[in-house]
Amino acid sequence: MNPSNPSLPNIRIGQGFDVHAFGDGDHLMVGGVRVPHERGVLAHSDGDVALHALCDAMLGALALGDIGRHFPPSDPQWEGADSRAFVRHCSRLLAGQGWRVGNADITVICEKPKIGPHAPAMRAAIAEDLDIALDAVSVKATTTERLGFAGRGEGIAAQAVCLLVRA
Ligand SMILES: Nc1ccn([C@@H]2O[C@H](COP(=O)(O)O)[C@@H](O)[C@H]2O)c(=O)n1
Ligand SMILES: C[C@@]1(CO)OP(=O)(O)OP(=O)(O)OC[C@H]1O
Repeated sequence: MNPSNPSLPNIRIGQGFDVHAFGDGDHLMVGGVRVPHERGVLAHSDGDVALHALCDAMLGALALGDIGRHFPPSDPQWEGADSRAFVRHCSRLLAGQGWRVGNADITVICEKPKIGPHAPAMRAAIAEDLDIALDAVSVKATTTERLGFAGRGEGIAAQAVCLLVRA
């Protein structure tokens, strides 16, 4: 039973999804890790799709809106921002309401670059920012078999799901 609202359970679930188009550049930020690539992304912040999807999952679990509400693209303070700061901010928001992330699972969707070799570092960064165990954070990747915008190499996407438990 949820003490603040008996009609709600003591666990919550959230999901998030984000896309960024590729642009000029020589690296991507994904899961808080710098990944060398022949393209960059077009974004207001550092354009980290994995962390943006995770933030939306965390916010969604408590019906707190979305990343654009908390970090408006019109606000110059977020220009070039490190998306790890967004994750830490969302984590503090949850903690303020008595919740923490129980586990999170992220899927990065792109034809290139290969995400697998960087996944351990991404998991470590996310676990550190959420202050949870490494085995509570999963980062996976898939291509779209050359179909659609990701398959044509036009951009990168990520989806995330997270479970919240009482802190
Ligand atoms: N950007 C990516 C895409 C895929 N992987 C890894 O390759 C495996 C096979 O991908 P398919 O899309 O052909 O199923 C996938 O399971 C990942 O392990 C990757 O590292 N980076
Ligand atoms: C992260 C923010 C920050 O201004 O901008 P972008 O980096 O463009 O990323 P997006 O996924 O479009 O989310 C909106 C904004 O909150």
